[in-house]
Amino acid sequence: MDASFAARLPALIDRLATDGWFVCPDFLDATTVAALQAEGRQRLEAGEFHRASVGRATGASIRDQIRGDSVLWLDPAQATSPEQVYWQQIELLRQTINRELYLGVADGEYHYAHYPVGTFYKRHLDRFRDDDARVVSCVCYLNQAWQETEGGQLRMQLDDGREVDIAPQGGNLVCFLSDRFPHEVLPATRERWSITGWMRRRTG
Ligand SMILES: O=C(O)CCC(=O)C(=O)O
Ligand SMILES: [Fe+2]
Repeated sequence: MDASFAARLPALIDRLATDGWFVCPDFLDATTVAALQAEGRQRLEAGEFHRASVGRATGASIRDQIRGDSVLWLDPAQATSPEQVYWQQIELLRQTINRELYLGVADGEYHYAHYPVGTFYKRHLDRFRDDDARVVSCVCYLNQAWQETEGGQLRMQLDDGREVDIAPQGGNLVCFLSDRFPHEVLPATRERWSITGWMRRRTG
């Protein structure tokens, strides 16, 4: 376990309880970030990713106008060593959220996401109309030395209508309540990597 992350947990939990979202710098160390991006790239090149979908009856051209990323779900049973670091950190966070905020987040599902240059994800909410299991959205970026001018921000709309732009800086984690904040991914001049996922409650 990363002791410095454990020490920062209470403040992050406070932010989530008060504001409904937080940004955690250095959720992953630079070595793990580089290893995870390399892992993602290798598996993208091996054809293991698939284009992310946007709904059941939607065709490919409509999908492209909504989102341009490709994804690959993480399998905890097959985790490589950098993936194990990610799982340890995100599980510690999930268990702490569960214990402190009683959100009932019983498990989590996470995928690599790759946005080619120029692609985006239009404004949306992460909770599906027909599936309310997603409680906390978690996005961890895998891009070294991201520059402001490269675009690719996560733009979140807050409760008061204000917008915040968050750069997809390697190692940083953004968490927010899935049903509360409309958000979008702006196009970038550079490919954009992340591990994105959801802490979920049991349903049905
Ligand atoms: O990559 C991001 O910053 C956000 C991704 C997102 O909104 C999603 O996958 O639902
Ligand atoms: Fe989203």
